[in-house]
Amino acid sequence: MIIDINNVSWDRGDKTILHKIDWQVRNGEHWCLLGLNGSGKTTLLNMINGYIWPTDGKMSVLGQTFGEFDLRELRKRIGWVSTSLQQKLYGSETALKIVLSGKFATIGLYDQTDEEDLNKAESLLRSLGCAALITRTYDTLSQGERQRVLIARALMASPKLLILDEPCTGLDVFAREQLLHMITAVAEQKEAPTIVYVTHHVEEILPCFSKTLLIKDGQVFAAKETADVLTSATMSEFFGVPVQIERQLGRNWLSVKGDLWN
Ligand SMILES: Nc1ncnc2c1ncn2[C@@H]1O[C@H](COP(=O)(O)OP(=O)(O)OP(=O)(O)O)[C@@H](O)[C@H]1O
Repeated sequence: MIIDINNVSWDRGDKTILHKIDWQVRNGEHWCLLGLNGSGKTTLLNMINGYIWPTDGKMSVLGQTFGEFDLRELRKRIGWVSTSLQQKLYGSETALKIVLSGKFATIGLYDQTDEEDLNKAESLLRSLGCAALITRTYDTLSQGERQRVLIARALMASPKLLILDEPCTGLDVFAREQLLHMITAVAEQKEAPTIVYVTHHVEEILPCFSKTLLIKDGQVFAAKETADVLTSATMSEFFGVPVQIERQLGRNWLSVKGDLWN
């Protein structure tokens, strides 16, 4: 089991941010985690990475039960791509160095690397369409290029779990489609990590994400096959407004029905 969350809650003061969450992610599955702003997605990810602990309930990640292991070791086995990581990296470092630092899960490269590391980093950059960026400094890269470099960095440590937290934020439609194409390629690799893809947008749910967790007001609204979740009826109930889901080219597109503000 990659993620095993049983009846987990997280309270802050008198507010319950996560309420009795149950979620099981098995090896080889790829999940999409979908919820509106403030629904609890980041809180749940912070818990999976061991930055916060459940107030109640039990959970294990990569077979390690919380409270019984070294969190720093666990974090090395989880690749996490997020906007907050992007802001922490040093702009003057080359794309290659940023990818190499992924082996040690450090911001900046301080450890010795060998030829094998170099070959792996270059090959990851190539496979993510970044061959021309190897010597470019991070601050000169576009948002789409940065996200691809960060995915290469996350893959450098051969993680068992890859968390992509809203990777398409700030991308134009073509950069978004290019990134989604690369993510599909990562998911289809032999020995691919289990992917958890976090988003607000239904259209980003790729066919490779066969399972979807809907989170609303800190609670699991649904956790099942994507095809069963992405229906007009379920999504209208989830969002609390009438929406229509249309399937096109294996993806789902959402439109709001009627004028909500009149
Ligand atoms: N440390 C905290 N103390 C108090 N409230 C918190 C804390 N962390 C999160 N919250 C609240 O918990 C709720 C869920 O926040 P969270 O950041 O997990 O949502 P999210 O789904 O990631 O939202 P977004 O899509 O906007 O990033 C929000 O109402 C937020 O204000």
